Amino acid sequence: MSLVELSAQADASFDRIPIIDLAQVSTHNPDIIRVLAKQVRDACMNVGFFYVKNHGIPEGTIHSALSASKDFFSLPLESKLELDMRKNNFKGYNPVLSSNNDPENRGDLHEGFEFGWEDLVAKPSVDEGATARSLAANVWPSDAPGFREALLEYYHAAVNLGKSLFPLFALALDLPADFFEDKTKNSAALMRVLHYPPQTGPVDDRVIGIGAHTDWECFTILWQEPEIQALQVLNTEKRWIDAPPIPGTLVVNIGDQLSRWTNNVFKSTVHRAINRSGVRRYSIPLFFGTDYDVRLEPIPSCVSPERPPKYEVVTAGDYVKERLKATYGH
Ligand SMILES: O=C(O)CCC(=O)C(=O)O
Ligand SMILES: [Fe+2]
Repeated sequence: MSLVELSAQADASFDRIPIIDLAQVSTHNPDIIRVLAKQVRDACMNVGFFYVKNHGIPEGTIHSALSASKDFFSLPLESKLELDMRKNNFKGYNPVLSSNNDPENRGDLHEGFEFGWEDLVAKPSVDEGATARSLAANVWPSDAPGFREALLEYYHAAVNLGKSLFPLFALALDLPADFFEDKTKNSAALMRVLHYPPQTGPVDDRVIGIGAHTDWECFTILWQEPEIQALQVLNTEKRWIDAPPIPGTLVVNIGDQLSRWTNNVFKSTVHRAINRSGVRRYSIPLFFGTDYDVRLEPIPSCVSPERPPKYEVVTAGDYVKERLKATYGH
């Protein structure tokens, strides 16, 4: 059956998010890879979200990134504001309520820190490649020792995981396994660490942790703090389905670049987070995009006379810049 036919039968009224085991993702056994790609295809067509287990990011790397993030967020507001991302082309710190992911809402109840590709050993100031890869060079706090190293270590581990997923996405779309290789040479991956203060008492529905939105890149790899339910995913029946943290897993979700590329065969599903746990919550998304000069033209197998292209063709970079301005520029 063609992808368009399969997609016409897709059912996104899911009430749970599938778990995919990546233990064998590097195998050369084509049968195993085919099974994995089929699981990825089903998840991307019907849900747009899946968990991955045996993902390869060491617990120690996660723990160091979390503890460095906690230290950073506990700095005084004035010192965090020295790195205000609105003054640095969207790299650095964003305070509570400075972003608004859902235009119907009044702001997101989280603070965050954002950065892009950077070599762990190179000095940021001389790494011109970093600017070419993304929007602006990274900025780092001077008063949070070990923060840059801990976050970059996690970043590179998550980018490696992301690179191992691209062949599965390609095979799931009946494309050669290396289809995305020449489109992801510069690792246009942006990472954020997020801190959601607890939201107690009466909740204004228009101010939540992160308002309903879709992600903008190809896919997101999300670590969420254990034992705190906050993330929810919207199904086609307009029901919010909980995506609780599951020990040993990460969440992967499709973003707009991949849904545009696949003419919506892969779903970029709306999600939000509300922290009503009574305690602080931290999460770490890594948004894996394609190189910014790549044009998001629909893949031919995702287009048919009955399913004409749904989106205007734009470059990946223009799309992300547009969405950054809309989210932080209010
Ligand atoms: O914190 C979370 O669980 C979700 C974060 C998210 O959706 C995002 O940053 O795009
Ligand atoms: Fe998101």
